[in-house]
Amino acid sequence: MSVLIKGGRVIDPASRTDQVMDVLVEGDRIVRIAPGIGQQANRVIDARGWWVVPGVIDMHTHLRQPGQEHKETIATGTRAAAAGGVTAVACMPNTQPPIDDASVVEHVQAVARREGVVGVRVIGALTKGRQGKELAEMGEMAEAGAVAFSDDGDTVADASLMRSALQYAADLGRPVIVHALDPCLARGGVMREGPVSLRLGLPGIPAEAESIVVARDIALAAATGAHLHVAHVSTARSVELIRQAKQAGVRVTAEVTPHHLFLTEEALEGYDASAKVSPPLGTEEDRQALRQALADGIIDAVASDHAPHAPEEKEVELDQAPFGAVGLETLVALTLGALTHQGVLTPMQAVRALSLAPARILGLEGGVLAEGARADITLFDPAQEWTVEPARFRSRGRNSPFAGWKVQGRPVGTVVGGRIAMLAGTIDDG
Ligand SMILES: NC(=O)N[C@@H](CC(=O)O)C(=O)O
Ligand SMILES: [Zn+2]
Ligand SMILES: [Zn+2]
Repeated sequence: MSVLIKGGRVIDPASRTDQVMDVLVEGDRIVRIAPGIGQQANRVIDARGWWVVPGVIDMHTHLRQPGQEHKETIATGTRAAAAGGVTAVACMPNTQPPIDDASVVEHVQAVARREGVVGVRVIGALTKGRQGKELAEMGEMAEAGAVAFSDDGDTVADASLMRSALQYAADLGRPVIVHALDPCLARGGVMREGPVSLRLGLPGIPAEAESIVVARDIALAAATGAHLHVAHVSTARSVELIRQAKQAGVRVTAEVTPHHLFLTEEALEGYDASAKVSPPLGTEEDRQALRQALADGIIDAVASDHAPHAPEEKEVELDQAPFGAVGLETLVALTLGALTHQGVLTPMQAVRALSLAPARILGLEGGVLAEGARADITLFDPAQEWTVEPARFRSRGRNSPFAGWKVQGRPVGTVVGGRIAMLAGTIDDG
């Protein structure tokens, strides 16, 4: 099987390429990148006007399998990824049971091979049962294929345990991904604490709930030499701490979600449960700091934190609703489209944040367009205008805070290991 992608704008941050060229794929590899390739191929894709970029890796996805298949499955979540221009996801371990030993890691990988349409890499839990009491079998999970460790959804409250986790992870050469939210400060909160939460009469979570954990874990990363990755950064203060840590040479990386880049606490005005996310949406000052940090490279990656919930779970009183928003089908459009159209990022920076940065952070093959590289490719039409309609999502989740948004720029092709998983919105289940 060969695929020739003709006449697209090839953007590859690793080689600093930004040029109209053809890309020839044979089997699961890119074999040639050059202008005007004359060769025949089984499939020819006319990519004129489109961007041809290294396959987008969503380093923070909740696939909900095993155990919460009414929210999402590996089959539906990976189809949502393909529809959204995402060629690989890293899935979080807060499933039921949690992904906290090698057998569950292997189970998820096996289901993904059988039922998935994009790549799936597994993040193992840091602690047994995600209980924050004792370390999970990190070594065995790493051997089984876990690419990183996280108790995402919860913060490890015990600093001593967190230090041990970082030490083990450093020995294994894997990052620890922290969901930074002090459990005591955050308890009972629904949204960011401040004038808006007061006005709406909703219990608040102070910004310090995040930044004190970020400060603690940076200190522990510095002491252990481990690689700390801060998930879904949401406050200006955390950004400052990460900036200082990077300047001091600490091994820290960070990601931000599109919802924290585009929305603020004001999104809760209408008591919309889709805007109830963890960590909560921040102030306009936070939002501007996050945008600036991404442009400066202080924040490395954009990730969806795709957190699907069943409609009936979200359609309750706001304080009863679970935290989380879906994001796989808006991640690429908002990052490659809206952020570049608004002048926040250059196309090169946006591509880096979605592909090269996550590949490097998680130590994955991918994130590059080069001869000999694996053919994971995202095709993006920067001009196409469309409206976000959750009812049309491939995901089982409908909980998007971007419902009704008009967006310019849309993923139009998802090539996974040389296989066309999505083209012009049509998913190939093959
Ligand atoms: N982000 C969320 O609001 N929710 C996530 C958990 C998490 O990422 O912390 C979920 O699993 O639903
Ligand atoms: Zn989280
Ligand atoms: Zn998450």
